[in-house]
Amino acid sequence: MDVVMTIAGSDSGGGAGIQADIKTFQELKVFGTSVITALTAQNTLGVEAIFPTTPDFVSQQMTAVFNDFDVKALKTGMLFSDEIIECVADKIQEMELQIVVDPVMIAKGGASLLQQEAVYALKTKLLPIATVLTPNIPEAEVITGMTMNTQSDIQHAAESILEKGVQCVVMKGGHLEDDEFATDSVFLSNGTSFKMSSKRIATKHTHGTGCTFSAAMTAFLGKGLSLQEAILEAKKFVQLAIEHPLNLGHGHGPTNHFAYQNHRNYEVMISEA
Ligand SMILES: Nc1ncnc2c1ncn2[C@@H]1O[C@H](COP(=O)(O)OP(=O)(O)OP(=O)(O)O)[C@@H](O)[C@H]1O
Ligand SMILES: Cc1ncc(CO)c(N)n1
Repeated sequence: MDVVMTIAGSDSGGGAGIQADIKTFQELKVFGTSVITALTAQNTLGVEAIFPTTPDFVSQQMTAVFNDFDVKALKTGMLFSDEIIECVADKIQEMELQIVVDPVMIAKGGASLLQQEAVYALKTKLLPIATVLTPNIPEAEVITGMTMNTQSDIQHAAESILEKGVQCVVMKGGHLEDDEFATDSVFLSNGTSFKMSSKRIATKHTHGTGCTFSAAMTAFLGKGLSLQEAILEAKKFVQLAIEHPLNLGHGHGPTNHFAYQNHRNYEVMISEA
């Protein structure tokens, strides 16, 4: 059984963060381990409180898992502070691991999940060792300092991120104004690029879509899929999870992690970036 890890925040509402990651790992039949950076009191309506753990305790959790398991791939989600980012980066930089960095910054309701001063540590410590970075457009704008309106802006921002040492950038288009498709743009450091599109679902149940997408990518990398296969299969996983909602909660409800096993066949469209 392949072992993977998530380093992220807990979502008491169960739709995002550690909970979304573990549910995704379970559905994809990899063994999930977890390192918790912060607890959030959260539901589908928003984040009510944040209780961070300490960098030392994050480090202790990582040591405990690494001393016992052969972790093949890991993802990072909510990292909250620069001290936590530095301690995570120090610990994993010498390891042979596939690293998916989801640069979580702001929850859908507007709560900040990453302190502003931590962006520098994210760029200088974590990006150089990341296999894949999965920013949404607002996150990519914060990381690059660029404004992104057009596909050419997306390409320039991706190039500037690749220069920081990441092997692949997946620019998520969930926030773009396109009624028909949800299109993500993928750029690899070897020069390959493509767009992947799926039918945009008109729904308010999109809590944790980004977490679920990066967790699925991590699971597929852990199972040994190539980078491109893992990215495409993760897009399929999140599409099915959005397309078959559970209709839970009174706000932005969670996605359906069971959908991939129940309705496997979704064809992601690929085109030139
Ligand atoms: N309404 C939708 N229909 C289909 N796919 C969607 C929809 N919204 C987002 N996606 C897809 O879901 C994935 C996650 O993207 P999104 O932009 O929602 O991430 P995010 O903003 O980081 O999410 P989070 O709320 O977890 O922070 C991407 O592949 C995106 O294209
Ligand atoms: C703990 C946590 N991580 C990530 C997100 C982003 O979806 C969230 N809302 N909560």
